[in-house]
Amino acid sequence: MTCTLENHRTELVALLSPVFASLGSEVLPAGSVEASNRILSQDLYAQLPIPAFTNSQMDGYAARSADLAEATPGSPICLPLGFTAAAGDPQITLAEGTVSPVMTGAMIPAGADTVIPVEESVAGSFPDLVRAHQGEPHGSAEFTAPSEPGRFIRTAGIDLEAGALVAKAGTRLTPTMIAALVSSGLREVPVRRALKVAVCTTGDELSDDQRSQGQIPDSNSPMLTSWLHQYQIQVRTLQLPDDPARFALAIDALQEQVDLILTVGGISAGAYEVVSQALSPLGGTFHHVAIQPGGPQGFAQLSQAAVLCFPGNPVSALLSAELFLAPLLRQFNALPEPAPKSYPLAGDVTSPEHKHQVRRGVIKDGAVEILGPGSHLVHDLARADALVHIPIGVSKLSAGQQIETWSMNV
Ligand SMILES: Nc1nc2c(c(=O)[nH]1)N[C@H]1C(S)=C(S)[C@@H](COP(=O)(O)OP(=O)(O)OC[C@H]3O[C@@H](n4cnc5c(N)ncnc54)[C@H](O)[C@@H]3O)O[C@H]1N2
Ligand code: MOO
Repeated sequence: MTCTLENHRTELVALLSPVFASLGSEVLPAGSVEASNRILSQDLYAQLPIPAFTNSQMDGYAARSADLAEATPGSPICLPLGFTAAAGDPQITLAEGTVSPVMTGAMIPAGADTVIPVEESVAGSFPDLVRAHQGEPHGSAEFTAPSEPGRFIRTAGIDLEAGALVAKAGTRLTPTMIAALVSSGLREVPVRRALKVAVCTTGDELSDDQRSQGQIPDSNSPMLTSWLHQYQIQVRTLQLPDDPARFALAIDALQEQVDLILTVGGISAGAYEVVSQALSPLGGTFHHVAIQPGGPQGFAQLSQAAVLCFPGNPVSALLSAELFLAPLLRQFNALPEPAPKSYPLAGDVTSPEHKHQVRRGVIKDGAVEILGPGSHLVHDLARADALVHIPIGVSKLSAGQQIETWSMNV
């Protein structure tokens, strides 16, 4: 039975939505690499304000603005130095009639309400300084202008108050969001559990012994593993021979360990179609989707895991992932749908009228050059920049015609 791209997508949404919905959550250290790009499973509230305390925006002098109100170039004001406040020091107190050298990020001394950058002092740079408990402060600094209250002072909580919402459930932990969570005092983050996927490549031709006759390297397994890693998926791989009984046993064992089994190859019209032969008796659906490449497709719902079956040709396997899995993974990972860019076609292109064709293209000199349609052209796939969709009903596109292109997501 032939089905359309849209029908097959609908079937896979029905298959995979419950898988995503039942993942549950886990807790990770907020600053860990593992937390990167994961999805929050709960609303999170700040334990600390941001900034955590009122601090200096500049290396300079913390002062009382009233002490410098009369300063002018013709009549500078000279004040003795108090203790120095460095970043990391506990708060000091500004003694009456003094200024305290203060470094960027240091706590504003109690009693100070303004900061004068060191460059604005008459000397322009700091003399020898003394931090609290390091001796008696000495020296002075001279100023030729007033400094208004609040100047170069970063108030505690101005960015986010303690107790305020930092991020809602469903937020993706981007590098910047991780910084906000950590700054707000959160050390651990509850995130949706990562999807566990087993990639099972099939075929007696797959071998590491690349010089043996009839044998080829298994390129689908590393390609799909790398592709799945973009979405923070935990991947394990398995290479299975064309033996339906062994395949069925392996799948049965795997379904207890992963959420989704992704098989590649073994689903078209040959005599040794291990995947369809093993999964059809278990209720698997195998049909031809009106797309090219990627026509043969299948899926099955086993008792403990869903199975998604992609065709074996490398371009077909990758485009199956892009067409059927990527939209669901983007939705799960709170990622935006990619927007197309329009380019003129560099040459004429033909397409089978009754299929939705997905062609690979290279953007060159402001136009898109369409590469060959073969689903075995794995090097062309690697050098392609763009995907071009040619819908059912269109059999020819002409050179110069504007066409939408989607950036390759790999
Ligand atoms: N009589 C028909 N023959 C074929 C049809 C058809 O409708 N009628 N469909 C063709 C299309 S379209 C595709 S796509 C392929 C899909 O076949 P399978 O999914 O059964 O995949 P295989 O036969 O196992 O492999 C196809 C091709 O890809 C190579 N391959 C497989 N796995 C890997 C891997 N892990 N790494 C690299 N290359 C791999 C394999 O050696 C074959 O060359 O069927 C067409 N035939
Ligand atoms: O449609 Mo197959 O996926 O061309 O090679």
